[in-house]
Amino acid sequence: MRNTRSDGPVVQVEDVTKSYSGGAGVRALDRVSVAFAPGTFNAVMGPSGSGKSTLLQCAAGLDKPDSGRVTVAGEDFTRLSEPRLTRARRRAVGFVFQSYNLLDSLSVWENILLPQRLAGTRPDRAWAREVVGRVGLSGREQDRPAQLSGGQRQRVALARALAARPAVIFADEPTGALDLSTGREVLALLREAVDAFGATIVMVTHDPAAAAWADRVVFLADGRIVTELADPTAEKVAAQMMAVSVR
Ligand SMILES: Nc1ncnc2c1ncn2[C@@H]1O[C@H](COP(=O)(O)OP(=O)(O)OP(=O)(O)O)[C@@H](O)[C@H]1O
Repeated sequence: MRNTRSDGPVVQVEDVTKSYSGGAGVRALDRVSVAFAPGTFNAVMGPSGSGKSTLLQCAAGLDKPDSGRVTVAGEDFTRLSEPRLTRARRRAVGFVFQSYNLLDSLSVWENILLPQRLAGTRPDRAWAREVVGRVGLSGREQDRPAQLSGGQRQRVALARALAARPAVIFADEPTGALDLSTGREVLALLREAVDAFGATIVMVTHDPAAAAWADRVVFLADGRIVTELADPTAEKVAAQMMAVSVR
């Protein structure tokens, strides 16, 4: 995995505020600062509407904050024009979504190489093959996503993210559509990506058991980071969620 140029964080969110107009006007993020270090697995939790998705969108360069700064792999995403931001995001960021977001018209292998093609980089096929093996998809390369189970599709999405060697992978409820044991397999692969490949992962989840796979859990409430846990267990995360939810 590619890390940042220095030992500093891969992702730095500084004093980010984001509001949505309409209705009463919602402040989804209220002066949020958080950093994600290279080679770490981070979970973001919080009650519904606390700002988790907005934080992920802003940190990943999918949305622009109203104020504050987002730096990813040494690049200030908040100062880039839209086309440059798109290019920078394609170079530096990988995504895993709850709904897989695979293209059914492409094979598994083509899906996995697609982000590199879009980024205009020459796909590293040897690395992609290794990743495909690691996630247990060897032999399925020519299948279409529609021929695969949910768990297998999420493995494709993870392989797609890893194959491009992004500085950071953002995962939005990656196990949300999976049954318990399939979800655990995907979480184990995310964990392995960090431990074996040095990937940096930021995962939004509602599930304390999922968050317990992370090195660190950041808790949001009402658009603010209210606390965090290092070396979480499912019990500690659940207790903290209770405390955050009754605030
Ligand atoms: N596109 C939008 N337009 C208007 N309001 C929005 C929009 N997106 C989010 N919001 C509001 O911003 C706040 C934060 O939403 P966000 O989706 O970031 O929270 P969340 O913690 O991810 O919630 P959930 O767990 O339900 O997915 C909420 O009050 C939400 O209603």
